[in-house]
Amino acid sequence: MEQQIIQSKRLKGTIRVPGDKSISHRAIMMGAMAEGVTTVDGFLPGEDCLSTISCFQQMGVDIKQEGSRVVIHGKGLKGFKEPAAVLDVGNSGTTIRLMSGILAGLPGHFCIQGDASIAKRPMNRVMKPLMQMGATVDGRENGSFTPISIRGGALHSIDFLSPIASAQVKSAILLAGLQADGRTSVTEPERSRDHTERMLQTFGVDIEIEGKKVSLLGKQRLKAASIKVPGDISSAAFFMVASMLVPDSCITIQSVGMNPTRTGIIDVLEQMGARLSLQNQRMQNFEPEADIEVHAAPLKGVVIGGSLIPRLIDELPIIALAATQAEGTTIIKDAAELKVKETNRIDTVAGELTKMGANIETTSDGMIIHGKTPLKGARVNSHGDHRIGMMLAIASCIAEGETVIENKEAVKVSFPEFFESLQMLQENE
Ligand SMILES: O=C(O)C1=C[C@@H](OP(=O)(O)O)[C@@H](O)[C@H](O)C1
Ligand SMILES: C=C(OP(=O)(O)O)C(=O)O
Repeated sequence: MEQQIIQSKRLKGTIRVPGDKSISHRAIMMGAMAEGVTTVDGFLPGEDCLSTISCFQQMGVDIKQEGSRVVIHGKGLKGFKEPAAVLDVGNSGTTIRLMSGILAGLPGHFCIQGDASIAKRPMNRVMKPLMQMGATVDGRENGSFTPISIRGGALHSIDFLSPIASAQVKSAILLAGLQADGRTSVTEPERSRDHTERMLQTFGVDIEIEGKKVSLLGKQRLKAASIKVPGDISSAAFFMVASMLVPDSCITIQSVGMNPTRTGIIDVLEQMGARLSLQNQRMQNFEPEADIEVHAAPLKGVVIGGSLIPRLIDELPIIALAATQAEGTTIIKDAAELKVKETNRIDTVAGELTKMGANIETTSDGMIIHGKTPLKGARVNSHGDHRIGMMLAIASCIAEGETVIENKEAVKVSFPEFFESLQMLQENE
């Protein structure tokens, strides 16, 4: 399906973005592992999180979802049954990688697959440590790619030194570690998002965090919890940048998650010269949140790399768009992980924005963006990647003329009402 978008005069208004995707996945998984009734409010009913629900339902967990409210009747790890069919994770890397950590310790045989994008994404980063812990795993290219099959087993703890800063790898090992004998630890080169650690605490698990090392003792039980999910800063990022780029704009995004392992986008936009302020800062279930007000402002180029990268990895496509409108050069480096997301996001960002007039060089671990370049309407494509689709929609708001976005339905993965929200801000002109 296609979406036509014309240049915006200005954006104005107050909106909410849907629940955080990372936190929504974890709430379902931990609610399923816990004993008792877990309630989740503010859940993201996007395709990825719905895939997580359906996989756990297939394993016998009673989960009722209506919009953004979910009720999970957890029976602990003993409540899981061997599924009669393949578990389908759709487009969701978080589902397959985190769920594998749980399956690694369960009795039975589990087959997992997803869509064409998942089939290209590396799974060995998770499967190798899970095999080291005692699970039997197989898959295409020696367990590196889907379809993956896991035969869970009695697990033993490991001290894992992760070569990459990845919350999916860290979380998979911690969820397996919960079922293992002894203390499991994961040490990362840089800290990745810590929603698993925070939510495990909400479910009553003792977890130790010392710098870049996280550890927990196995055989701890999870107790049901009431979870309130904040808005997703990765979804808010599209409107933050839109409001910065479209002249005369001013928007407020309410109740956005402000976990410091996710707020790299705010640091970078401020460095670029953004006019933004945080209001009503508060805590919900170990997770901070706030309202964000953003005004249009002139921007300048920056260098983005190092420990900042895991704190804004999913926002790099929309940051790249902001950089096309900044004076000077922006360098994005240390971001080779972009190549193994839903698409190779170095190639898709550069390829699609170049069609609109941007000047972007790709590098082995990022991009060099030369600003400021006027954008013009063009026929562009999300390539089935939600973040590319939404970034292109914001690019269309500042491009002269009309833009047509092919494969617009990709946005449903993380932000089903994205186009309606954008239209609402434009209608307030
Ligand atoms: O744990 C998570 O919820 C996620 C971790 C990140 O992936 P990596 O762990 O591969 O860095 C991120 O890109 C993804 O959107 C969600
Ligand atoms: C990379 C992403 O998600 P996942 O890894 O869960 O597919 C994303 O949402 O940008």
